[in-house]
Amino acid sequence: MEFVQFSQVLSLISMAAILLFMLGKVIYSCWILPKLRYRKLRTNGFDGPAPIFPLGNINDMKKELKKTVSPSLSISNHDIHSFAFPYYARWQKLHGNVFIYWLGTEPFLYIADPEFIKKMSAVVMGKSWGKPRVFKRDRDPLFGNGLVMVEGDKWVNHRHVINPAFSPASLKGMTNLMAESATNMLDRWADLIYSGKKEIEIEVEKEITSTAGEIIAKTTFGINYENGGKVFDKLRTLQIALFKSIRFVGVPYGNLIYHKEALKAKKLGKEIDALLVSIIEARKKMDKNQYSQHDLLSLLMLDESANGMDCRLGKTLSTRELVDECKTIFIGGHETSALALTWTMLLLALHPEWQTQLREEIKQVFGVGEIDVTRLNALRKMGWVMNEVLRLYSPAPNVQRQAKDDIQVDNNVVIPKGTNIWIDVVSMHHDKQLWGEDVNEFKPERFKDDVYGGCKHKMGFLPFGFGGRMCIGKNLFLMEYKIVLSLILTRFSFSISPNYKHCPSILLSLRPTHGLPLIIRPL
Ligand code: HEM
Repeated sequence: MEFVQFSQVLSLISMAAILLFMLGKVIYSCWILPKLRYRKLRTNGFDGPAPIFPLGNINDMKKELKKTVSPSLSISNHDIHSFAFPYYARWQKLHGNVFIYWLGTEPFLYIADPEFIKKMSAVVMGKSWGKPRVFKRDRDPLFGNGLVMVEGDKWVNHRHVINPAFSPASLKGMTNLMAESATNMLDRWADLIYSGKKEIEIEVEKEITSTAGEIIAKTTFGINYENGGKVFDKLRTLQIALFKSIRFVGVPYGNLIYHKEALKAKKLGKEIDALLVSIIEARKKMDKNQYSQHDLLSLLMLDESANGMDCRLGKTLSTRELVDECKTIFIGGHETSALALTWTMLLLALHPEWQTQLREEIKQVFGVGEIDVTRLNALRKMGWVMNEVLRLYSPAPNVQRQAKDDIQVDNNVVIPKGTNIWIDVVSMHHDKQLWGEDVNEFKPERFKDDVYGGCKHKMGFLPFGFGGRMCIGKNLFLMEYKIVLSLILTRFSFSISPNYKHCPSILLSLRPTHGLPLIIRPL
């Protein structure tokens, strides 16, 4: 009897010890560690809005959003920073272009200063950048350990294996797939305008997003849209569930608030992984001649000798790594490209004179025949339009990094190891000091003689990020953009629908909240 009581007391004591240990751990990581970091950041000269435990500045952000959420902007107002990111705009006024704010118990160094970015990137190489731990955890079902999130030597290795798949020679083989998908979309539009009707309203964002999804499904997995559609639909649902569940990013146990969405995201992530594994395994069993050599997956699965790659660093990717890279390329490649094309359609609808100019250029470059992909570079004006759209409505509105070691920026400024970094690209792209008084006007000609669009600082225009971690898919996007836009412009003209509400907002990327209805007319 006595022995039973003694063992019960012992187990109670050990349970209490475990609970105390866990509590201590929570207090250390959620309270003491952030306090220490805060002090360190302040002693390094960084200021910012005072955080309140455990939400940091999340409530301030919500309040600021509520204040400014008028239903929409005037249609020709491209001054979107204070509309989509009112909290940053307010803090900038109070604390300048570099300050600290807090998502939960995680400090973020906010930067909208190109000179500061230049100094930082001069001392940190691609491989030495980290990615914010909170995002790695929360966005795991979406990206896993794919290129966007992977760090250090592993990042070098993955980038090394993936780079050749994005070379001009590899991309050239994908152009027919792009033209085919875009033509399917335009045939659908033509069918909708049945005889007698001169014009029709089309929800262009939806159309372009699904076409970009089809293009990336074909170029990534080499599969038709019906099969790729399963992965695509699940990834999209996953993205929405994830966005809800990460509203309390950085707040200790914040995902419990939206636990249903977090669980749903996890489940979807697993289903997508299983689908991709089956696609990869089926591909492995195929005779190499059976499948197209032109999709990214086949290029990533080639062994290194066949790929003509330098083997010093690397190895081929495992199935797990291939799954994560497929998801990463799919998400990174489809959404941003679709949004860039969508915002382009909006701006061209507002500026029919640019539709005319681009149509003339397309005719000059290709004549009346088919698009010659070797001549895409000759579409110079289209390139200016593209840059101007990426400047005004950057689909990737921010770049996120983490300091893996102390970063000495100036003699007396150090970014302490572990600090998350949030670069506000939209703010820099809309900064009068960098671009001049006409910063919020659509003026593609500013890129006529200058790839930086006349920006006073070369790091002030960063639609694809910077340094070694710059977007790997830039060339694929340039090709897709010019092919799809040329095909649209040669068949249709378009103007704004009275049903359009101008309300750019953020759901991981910068998107038109209520879609983009346009009035489409055949030429
Ligand atoms: C309008 C089109 C696009 C925009 C605006 C865009 C923007 C960006 C940005 C800002 C980054 C972060 C760079 C940094 O940290 O400095 C990035 C990285 C990346 N993007 Fe894109 N992107 C676009 C298209 C694409 C496409 C078409 C693909 C793939 C098919 C792609 C795949 C990736 C990947 C894998 C990374 C991670 C690179 C690394 O960390 O090494 N992106 N992109």
